[in-house]
Amino acid sequence: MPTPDELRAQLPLSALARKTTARARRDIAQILGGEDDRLVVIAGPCSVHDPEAALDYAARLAVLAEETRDRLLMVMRVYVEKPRTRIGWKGLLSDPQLDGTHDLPGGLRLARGLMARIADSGLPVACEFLDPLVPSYLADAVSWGAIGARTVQSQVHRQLTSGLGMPIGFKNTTDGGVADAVDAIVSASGAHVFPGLDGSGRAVVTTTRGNPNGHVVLRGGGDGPNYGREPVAEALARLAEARLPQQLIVDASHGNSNKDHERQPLVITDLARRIAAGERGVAGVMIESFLAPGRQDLPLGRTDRLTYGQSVTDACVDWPTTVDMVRDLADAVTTRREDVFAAG
Ligand SMILES: O=C[C@H](O)[C@H](O)COP(=O)(O)O
Ligand SMILES: C=C(OP(=O)(O)O)C(=O)O
Repeated sequence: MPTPDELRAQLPLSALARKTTARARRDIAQILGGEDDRLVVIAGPCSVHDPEAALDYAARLAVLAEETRDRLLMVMRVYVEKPRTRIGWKGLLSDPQLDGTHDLPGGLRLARGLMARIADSGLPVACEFLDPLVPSYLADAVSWGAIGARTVQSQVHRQLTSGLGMPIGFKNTTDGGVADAVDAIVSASGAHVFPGLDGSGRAVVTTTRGNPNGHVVLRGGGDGPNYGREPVAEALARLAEARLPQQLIVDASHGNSNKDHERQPLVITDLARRIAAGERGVAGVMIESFLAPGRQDLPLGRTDRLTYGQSVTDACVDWPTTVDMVRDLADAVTTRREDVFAAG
């Protein structure tokens, strides 16, 4: 493995990529704090398996981000690590050649290079942090991070995020429980001391000061969706009880769509209607979206059989549907602003 310093020297972030990342981290924190009335929209494929298709998607998303930037802050999902329920392909970082050879150094280089290019195009990057060593290599390119439904209870991940510089969304657990995500926010907001890696690859004692921008991501679960008015109000009440800011993000995919990509637009339509009517607790949404609709199985070692721009993990909405969903959200923010203005 290269050391974090070596990888960063080989693939440095451009001045524009650094600026994009710093600005998006600040803007997301302000949206979550209620000082900016835009919505955060985190959109992109469930996983990146083909860097060319990811860059093709990023180029389109950058245009949509520019069109809606006065109402939305668009961030691209560049998910290179995948947590699996049992077994399966664990993402570009783990197996970049999609053939079971697990070229980890190559995967790290590909992942960092891709994130650096996307941030350099002015589009902020989002990812899930899974392996605790990986942020040393990638975190400077990331504007928003997730701790997933399968790791939100893990102390290792809570400690890790206590030292990261970007806002972190903690998903509710796969069974739908929100309490663990609230606990994770509190844990990650505190100072921790734990084993880590320095830039030269040495094991060191890591001391963190706490992450002030943790928040809940409602992704639905075993007991059904939780994007509706009532579950959102319940989650906000839990945050209030824990004396945390009452803002959260709703994931339109996963348990909120029962992994059926055709249900994601229904979730967004409902949220957009509520936001237009004045809803303030929902600070952002997540959409699993790619170029082609649905998903395909990944035949290891047979990339020639893959459909271009289609997910190899969870099903995604296609590009035209994404555009409609994003414009609906932007219109909802416009309506909410007009109503605030009319109310004086
Ligand atoms: O978001 C992606 C998946 O839902 C998650 O990685 C679990 O995938 P699996 O249940 O197909 O393993
Ligand atoms: C794995 C993901 O989500 P969750 O942790 O909610 O299953 C994801 O967003 O890719």
